[in-house]
Amino acid sequence: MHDPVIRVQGLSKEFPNGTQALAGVDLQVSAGETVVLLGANGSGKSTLQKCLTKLVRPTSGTVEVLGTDVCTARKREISALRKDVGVVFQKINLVRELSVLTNVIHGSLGRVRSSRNWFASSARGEQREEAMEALERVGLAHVAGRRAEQLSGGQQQRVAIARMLMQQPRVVLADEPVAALDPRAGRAVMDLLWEVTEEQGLTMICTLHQLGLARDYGSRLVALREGRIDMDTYMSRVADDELEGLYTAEDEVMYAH
Ligand SMILES: Nc1ncnc2c1ncn2[C@@H]1O[C@H](COP(=O)(O)OP(=O)(O)OP(=O)(O)O)[C@@H](O)[C@H]1O
Repeated sequence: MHDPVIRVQGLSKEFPNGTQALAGVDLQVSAGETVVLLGANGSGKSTLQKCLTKLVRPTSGTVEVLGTDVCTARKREISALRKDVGVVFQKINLVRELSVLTNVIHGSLGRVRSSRNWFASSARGEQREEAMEALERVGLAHVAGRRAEQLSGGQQQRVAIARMLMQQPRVVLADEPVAALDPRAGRAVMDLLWEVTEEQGLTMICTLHQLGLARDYGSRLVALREGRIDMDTYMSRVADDELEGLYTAEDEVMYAH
């Protein structure tokens, strides 16, 4: 088996207001593996993802991503790590008034050594070509010249994926990437995300709320409940009622109080 690309041990996070978002999480993810992360609202999914690139600083435990010890790493090492980690969020953060192509080209900014190099015309030509290829990959080369705001939500999310490809990441963290999309657009985006991560052998953790999608796309399921790992297994081994139980059981507890 591959060495783990993500290795989390005893990870806890207590926010200054006293909220215990994570309470002793252990998780290892191997190279090329895709993990679907499930759990009710507030169970700690986003916090866990954010701890992987130090957007949130853990209270205790260890986090190692692509060989970087995230908790002890200096700023420079964290910046280097973030270049290897592509992120896709529910909220699509394209620059609305810029063209689709320019948005995608921006994905290469972190990769090119200095912004001066990045603005050199030869580099710009290369980036442009690469960005067109990425747009072709996501099926949107024909709208390259349009302003991002003119695209539908599903198209914008595909552009965000093309931009992420320009970054040439090794790990992808997707936090509810289709929550804002209708079922058809959502499925198209999930298909694309799965295809590109598989093609490129990327390691991915993807948070989803739609159980149907989780079932179709996840081979490994990790579920969180109140900051702890509740389930870590192959999706094929989980019955439908167990999947639903990840949400309903907590509701019942809530309503009982
Ligand atoms: N910056 C913060 N300060 C205080 N509490 C926070 C902060 N960020 C998150 N929390 C709390 O930590 C807990 C876990 O939040 P988190 O966003 O990780 O959950 P989640 O599983 O991603 O939820 P959702 O499905 O709603 O996105 C919640 O109780 C949340 O209110």
